[in-house]
This record gives sequence, C-alpha cells and structure tokens, in this order.
Amino acid sequence: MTASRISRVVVTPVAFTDPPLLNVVGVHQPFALRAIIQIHTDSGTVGLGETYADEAHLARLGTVADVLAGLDVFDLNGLRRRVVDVLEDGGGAKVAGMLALKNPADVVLSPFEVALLDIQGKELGRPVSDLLGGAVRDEVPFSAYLFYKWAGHPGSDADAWGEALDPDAIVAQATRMVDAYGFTAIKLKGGVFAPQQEVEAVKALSAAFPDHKLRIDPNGAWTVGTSIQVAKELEGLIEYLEDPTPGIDGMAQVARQTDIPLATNMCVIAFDHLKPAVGADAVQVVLSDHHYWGGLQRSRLLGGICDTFGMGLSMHSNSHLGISLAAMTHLAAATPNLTYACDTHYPWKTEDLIKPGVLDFAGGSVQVPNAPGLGVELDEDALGRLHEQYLSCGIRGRDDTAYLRTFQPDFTPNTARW
Ligand SMILES: O=C([O-])C(=O)C[C@H](O)[C@@H](O)C(=O)[O-]
Repeated sequence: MTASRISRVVVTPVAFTDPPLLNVVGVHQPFALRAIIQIHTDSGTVGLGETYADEAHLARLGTVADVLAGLDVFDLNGLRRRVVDVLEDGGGAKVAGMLALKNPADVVLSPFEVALLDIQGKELGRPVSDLLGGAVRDEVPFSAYLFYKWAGHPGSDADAWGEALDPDAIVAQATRMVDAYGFTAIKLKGGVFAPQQEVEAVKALSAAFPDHKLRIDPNGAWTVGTSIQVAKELEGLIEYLEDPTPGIDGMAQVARQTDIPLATNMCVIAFDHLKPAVGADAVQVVLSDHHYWGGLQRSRLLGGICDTFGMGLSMHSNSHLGISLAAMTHLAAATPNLTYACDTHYPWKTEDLIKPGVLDFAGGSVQVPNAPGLGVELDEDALGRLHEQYLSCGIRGRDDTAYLRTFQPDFTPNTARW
C-alpha cells in the first residue's frame, strides 16, 4: 500500500460563544477562540485537528502549514523534524504568557499530529485509539467542571446556567451538570473568592454529593501557608488539590504538609519540568493535555513517565470544540494509567462544528468513537459561520490563557495572593 502524502493544509480560526465563567485572571470573554486544522492528502483524505488561536500561535501554525506539502502521512517523526526546523526562530512570533513555559514545538506540533492520526485511521479503517495502542476502556469518564459565574455577559441576555457566586449556587450548578450528564467526579475552578468561601463551597459539594470524587483548582492563587491550611480543611473530602500555589518549590512545600495528592497543569507543562518535579516530590498527579504536550503520541509518553515515577495522570482542558473532545477521548481510552475522570469544558459550549450524534455523555462518560480516524465529521457550514464570528468578534489578539478584563462592572478580579 502506498501511503498518501500531504497536499494542502488549511488553518481556520473560529470563535464560539463562551459563557461568563470566572477564574483567577478574570472572566471568560463572550467568545473563545480556536484554530481548526484540515490536512488534505493527494488521495483525497482530510484529517482534522484543533488548537489555540491567539495571533502568535496562528502565525506559527501558518509557518508550519507552509512546509508540510509532500510529507508521508505516516511520518510523524518527519512532521516533528519539520516543525522544529521551521520554528528555530520561534516561528517568527514572540512566545508569551503560559506558552513561554511550554515547549513551543510541542504546542505547534499537536494539531498537525492529531490531523495526521485522523488521516492514518481513515486510510487504515481503524479508530485513532487503535493507533495509540488500543482502547483499554470503551468509554472515558469526564468530570463536571464547575465555575463561579455571572448570569450573563453584561449587556447580553442571561444564559441558561444562571449566576453562581456562592456555595449554594455552586451546588445548584453541580446538580444540574450531574443530572444532565451523569458525572461522577466534580471539579471546582477556584482562585476567584477568598479561600475560606471556596472551602465552604467544596464542603457544600461534599455534603450534597457524598459519593462523588471532588477536586478544587485555584490556578496557583494561594500562598504556601494558605494552601496548607486549605489542605487541612479538605483532608478526606477531595481526591486531589490542583495547583494550590505556583511553582515546583511551592508545590513541594505544600506536598510535604498534606496527604492529599497535589495535581498540576501549571508547574509541569513540558517534559523539562518532570525531572525537577519528581526530584522535589512536588506533584502526585500530572494533568496531561495533548494540545501542549505535543499531540497524542507524546501524551502517551508522558503517561509512561508518570507511571514509571509513581505519579497519577489526569487530563486538563480549556474551552474547546468537538474535534478536541474526540482526540481527548481516544487518548484517554488508550492510556491505561489515565484513571482519573478527565476535565472538559464541553458542557459549557453552545456551538460546535462537528456533525452531531457522536461524543454524547452518558453516565458522565463519552463512548470511544469506533469509526475510522477520530470518528467525527466536520460541518463545513458551521465552520464557515464560526470563522465569520471570529472575524467580527473583536477579540482576536487574546493569548491562550489570559482572559481580558473588558467586562467587569461589578466583579473585582482576584489579584490578591492569599
Ligand atoms: O487549570 C485549569 O484547569 C485551566 O487552566 C483550565 C482553564 O483555563 C480554566 O481555568 C478556565 O477555563 O478558566
């Protein structure tokens, strides 16, 4: 069989409606940005990938897209070589924000690798999970990802989820999520209000959902001392405490004072960070994320390293669409030691660009698609619509993690370090 080769790569930035979820840096904008990758081959197959869409990243994606023609779709090492070679100068764009800590080549590689795996699966007639070693589970459990939240973006109509600014409202949000999706694990995004209020919210969740696994993630908003205090209060109530404080040193200091496993998607976000984190015993659970760990194959490598060093493995998400959910589901299905329920923002989304009928949640899990490739089909009309929305939404300069504070009439962002 002659493998097909890349003939053309199309990168399309899109914007989709994002509700006013609150986090440590402010509020989600009315729109979240993503870039959709379509790799076309000389045999007519098209592979899909999804990634961030801040302007610097789009520039790097464009740089890579321009050098992929002719590549054998099975040559993932060749893909990496081309990405590294062409990004030697940082892709001609400044690397800023959290991305400065990540490995730029891994971040840029990821959506192209996913798209090539989609093509390989389609050409071989096998789901992507088979290309990753085979699914060890038929369905992948996800967690209910709770957020403090405004009722609606100022100036817009209230959304269906309503406001959530105190423990009772957080429990109500959890109830709605669990009823609708069947989740058996619950994560609260913290770092928004004073730590004691967030502790009360976790206690209220624990009382309302005694059989659910709970987590809280303040995105490094707390000092070491506060983190240790919070850990004392939450001992026995949560399965892990995610990024209570920034940095490997701070996490190690907290870890020495608590039996609660500490998880991170902030201080271990590239392969270079693993050695110091393991050496300091700073982290007991690493949140993988194929979008910045270099795609699905390298995320499985991360899984192997975590296994070797006795660290647990979970999965991180940002606001995302169905192509990412499909990739996350195949990866989680084929990673034996990914035993925690994965994060997903998917329930918060009201628009998508894949055709419906796959990736539905039941009992808190998503069935692993068994159609060839990722098992999702692009809705070209929806892609066009969300691209138009990108062009008109006015937030194209945003980086991948910092949400601009444009809409904040009555909410003071958490700039304090507790
Ligand atoms: O730590 C995390 O889970 C994240 O960073 C995920 C998202 O960026 C989350 O904080 C958000 O959506 O506001």
